[in-house]
Amino acid sequence: MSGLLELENAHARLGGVEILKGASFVVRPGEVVALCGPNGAGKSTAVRAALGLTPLTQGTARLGDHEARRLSERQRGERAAYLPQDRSIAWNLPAVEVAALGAPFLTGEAALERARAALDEVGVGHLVDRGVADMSGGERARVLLARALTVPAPLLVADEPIAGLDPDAQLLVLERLRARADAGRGVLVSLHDLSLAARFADRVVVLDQGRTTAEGAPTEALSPSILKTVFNLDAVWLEALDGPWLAARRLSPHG
Ligand SMILES: Nc1ncnc2c1ncn2[C@@H]1O[C@H](COP(=O)(O)OP(=O)(O)OP(=O)(O)O)[C@@H](O)[C@H]1O
Repeated sequence: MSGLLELENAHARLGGVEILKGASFVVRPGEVVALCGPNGAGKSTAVRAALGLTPLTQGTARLGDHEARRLSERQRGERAAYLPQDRSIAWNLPAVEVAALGAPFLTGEAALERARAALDEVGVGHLVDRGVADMSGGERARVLLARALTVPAPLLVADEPIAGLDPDAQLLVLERLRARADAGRGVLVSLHDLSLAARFADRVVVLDQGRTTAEGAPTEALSPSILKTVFNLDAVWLEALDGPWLAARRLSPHG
């Protein structure tokens, strides 16, 4: 099946430095793909490159049948919902109006109704009328996720969607993303929690120093040797009640 999003051998520079040096992944309908890697590995840059937001010096980024950079912003917005890592919102608008921004193709009450449902889905239905500047960080993060869930696109890309959320909310959010994939959408999600990545993703892509270094079923991609060389972990996978669980300790101090 062809990909909703495909990054192939991507190279990209930021501030004169080569940040991506061979990043590749594909997201197909019906699957959750987790992008994992240490801080600074290039996950956010790869996500932005895949969506056509960062230009490539080599390689290709495609959204469906089209090269991402050749699509207009609107066309990209129709193909992909995107939750960036940066959770700032400039205007102190009510949550329901912020979430409704994800439904620009709907108007008035229809957009607000979809926004209310999405806020409910991520557990902040009681905050619909609250200004987003008057919320905790985790509540605001959920509002932005609701906005992404409101977008009627076949692909959902979420950059660290569970950062700063409590354990219950982390599971709730990943369940919602999993449900989107089970309903036929493609989901790309960057995650630092490797156990949750293994539990919710169909495939894991490991990025290290701007390169894809492993890709496959979660516990295969996150093999003991990758956990050691990329993540600096001495780790084994245990079979827990709800799926694989990583028991890990640091291998050695960095630097
Ligand atoms: N504008 C910039 N100029 C130069 N280097 C940059 C710029 N933006 C990011 N970088 C560098 O690019 C590298 C990749 O950053 P990126 O945000 O893609 O990593 P990441 O894997 O998402 O990290 P994290 O897990 O910490 O969010 C980092 O080393 C970062 O310092």
